[in-house]
Amino acid sequence: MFKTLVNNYKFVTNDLIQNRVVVAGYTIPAGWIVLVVPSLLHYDPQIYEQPCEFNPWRWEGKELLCGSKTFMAFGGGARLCAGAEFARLGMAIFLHHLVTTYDLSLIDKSYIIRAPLLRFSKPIRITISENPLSSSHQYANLF
Ligand code: HEM
Repeated sequence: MFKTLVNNYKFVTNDLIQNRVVVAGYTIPAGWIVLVVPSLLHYDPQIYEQPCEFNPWRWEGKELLCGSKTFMAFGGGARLCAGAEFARLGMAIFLHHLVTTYDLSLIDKSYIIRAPLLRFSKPIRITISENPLSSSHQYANLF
């Protein structure tokens, strides 16, 4: 074990002298910024089946705990988001009211571009109308 560490140390030292470091076969030149892009992980079809499809049930029964290597929306490790549970609750309440109170429809199509962050080919425009069957709409009519 000690020998391995010493060998690795020498290996890294030699690479640093040459202004680079090699990690898992990837050469990272000195001065480069290394970023984690969690959205790429969440849109990896090897981890999530048809990742671009809206499918809230994909999360059912999954452990979305801190430190997971397949779910990093709230970061991980020592810098894990302190408001993760609060944010999840807020989003669940917001989304519930959004989709049960309103009808949303796309005005025109757009597709996802990964470069490497996610963005759309053109701005997303949607029409929002109140769903007449929603319970909040019925309550509104009482007053
Ligand atoms: C959808 C909503 C949110 C997302 C996606 C999110 C995401 C994240 C991520 C990825 C980090 C880690 C940053 C890093 O690695 O340096 C983080 C940290 C943090 N978040 Fe959030 N966050 C959200 C909402 C919130 C809310 C509502 C609060 C507070 C009420 C909050 C408080 C914090 C704090 C205090 C940290 C720093 C933790 C530390 O460094 O020890 N976040 N968040």
